[in-house]
Amino acid sequence: MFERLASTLDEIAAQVRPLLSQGRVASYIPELATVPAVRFGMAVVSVDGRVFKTGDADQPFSIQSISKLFALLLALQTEGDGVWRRVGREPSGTAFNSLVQLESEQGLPRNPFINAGALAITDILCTRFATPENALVQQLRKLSGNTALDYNLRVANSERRHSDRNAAMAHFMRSFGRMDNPVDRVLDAYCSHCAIEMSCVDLARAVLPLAHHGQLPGSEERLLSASLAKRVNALMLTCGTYDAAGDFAFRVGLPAKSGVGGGIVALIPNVCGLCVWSPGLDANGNSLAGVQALELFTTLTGRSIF
Ligand SMILES: NC(=O)CC[C@H](N)C(=O)O
Repeated sequence: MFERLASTLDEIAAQVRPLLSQGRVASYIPELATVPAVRFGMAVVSVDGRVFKTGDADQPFSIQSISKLFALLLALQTEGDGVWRRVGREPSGTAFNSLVQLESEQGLPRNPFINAGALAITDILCTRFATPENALVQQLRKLSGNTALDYNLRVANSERRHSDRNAAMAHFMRSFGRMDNPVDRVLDAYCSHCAIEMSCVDLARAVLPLAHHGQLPGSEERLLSASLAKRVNALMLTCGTYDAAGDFAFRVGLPAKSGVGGGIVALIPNVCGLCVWSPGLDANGNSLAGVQALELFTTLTGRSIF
């Protein structure tokens, strides 16, 4: 697969070009609406550290809900199986910011990759860390090797000023006794996590431990157990692209996590991490060209988890 990968990525970039103007850039967070839709980048990092990329693969973008994946990893590291007392492990079948299930399920979010679930995970991090925003940034600097990455304060403030829906979810969970910290504190941390900026290359590298049985490639260090890495991958497959997870598994066939900044991070166990970025979104809030690029990737390389 790697011999022809550079030209395969260029071919994918050329094929998705007509789609770049068709998606809609997220505008409910005003700062995100300023990003031009016609950007496209894709990167693949092999477990032995080789980097393949095309287009805007080195351009940092707002990781948004991709932060939910790394927040979960941090919570699992500190809290272990206690995490599953706070969030479920089932696909929601609803939009990422939906409130409807929370009432019938007594404030217990379906999974850690929808907003309600990420707020519960952020609550855990607020208990465990004095500054969870710094803890997550540090973790991502280490995993990506990019020691300069940070969250964008303008984006964080922009989302925080428009976080009524997330605030409603957090208050609702708190009313069921499922939020230990003040809602404002949890929202501050959550919005900062979403506003972290990374490139496709950074993210493809940061996800490598999940493709490597929980271990940081090229070192003896373990991020999480092999069993947990396998389980997080399963959650990415079933819940990582919200209400489109079934269609995504059908079309792409890889564990993945998307964000409304237009990024999608994915991996092939034992082989590589990969990431695609294009800000124009489809109706489910996933990158329109990004999903198509990943579908082309698994089709052209003949590699998926199936
Ligand atoms: N799907 C997403 O990327 C959503 C993240 C966004 N920060 C929100 O809370 O709405």
